Amino acid sequence: MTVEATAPATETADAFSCSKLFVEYRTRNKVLRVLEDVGFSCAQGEFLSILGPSGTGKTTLLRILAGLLSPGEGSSVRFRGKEITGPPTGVGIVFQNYAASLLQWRTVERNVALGLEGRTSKAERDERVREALELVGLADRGKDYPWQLSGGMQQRVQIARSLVMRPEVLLMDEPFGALDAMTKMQLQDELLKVAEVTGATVVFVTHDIDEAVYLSDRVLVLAGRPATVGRELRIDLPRPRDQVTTKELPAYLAARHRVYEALRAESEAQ
Ligand SMILES: Nc1ncnc2c1ncn2[C@@H]1O[C@H](COP(=O)(O)OP(=O)(O)OP(=O)(O)O)[C@@H](O)[C@H]1O
Repeated sequence: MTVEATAPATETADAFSCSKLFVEYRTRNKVLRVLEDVGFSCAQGEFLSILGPSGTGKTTLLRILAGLLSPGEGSSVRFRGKEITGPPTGVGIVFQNYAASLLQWRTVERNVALGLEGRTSKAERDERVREALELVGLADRGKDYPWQLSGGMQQRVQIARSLVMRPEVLLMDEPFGALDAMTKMQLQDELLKVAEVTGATVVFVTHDIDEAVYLSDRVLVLAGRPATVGRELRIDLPRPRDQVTTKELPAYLAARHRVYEALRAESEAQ
């Protein structure tokens, strides 16, 4: 693995750390090893993106971090220092397919409240739902149904549904992949704002080099079959970021270039 930058300036405890991670899928007549000897850590409060060609195992890695899938024996995957044995508390997940993950017969408010039902008083639930909808810019759409909203708004509802649980970590699997360019940029900025306000750690899977550079503190490039972490690139760009001025910075263009080259080199090496 090539590491192209120094360690973070400030020492923070890791949200996640993996070593010797491998994953196999077993079907009736074969075993497919998808990830091999994956090792990395993600600091608390860090925005970490995972890039890699289609089918390399990005979603698989996210599912491992979410505790939804078990790694191979001998792998180590830790959340805040503890081995993951099931979905850890404090970890929220956002998928690309927002329409399928929202309950169309429930209002936006009641979709967002879902994870809190039976856990808090109604007053606290209402307050947290209001707060989450405000964070994603949907304070005035709580009484609508998902089918009355645009794609971007529905994806915001899914994000609010995670935020209402006040997660320490958001695991996001190509959450903006299906959105048009303008909506995508808006949601990227909202996500950066949310991460800043809540201090959440974000692990973000994407195919989009610009998106990874714009959002992240660090980018991991997964490559190979089975895949491993081929490159790790630190993105040293000032925050808060801005869709126009950040993308005009020579440092942004240089980072974009490095990520592109890393992806190309890793793809060619396969
Ligand atoms: N449940 C499963 N059973 C068997 N094989 C699977 C399963 N889930 C994924 N795979 C295989 O594992 C490999 C990695 O899949 P994964 O979805 O993790 O890749 P990805 O990098 O997220 O892909 P994409 O970028 O296209 O979404 C693929 O070859 C896929 O077919």
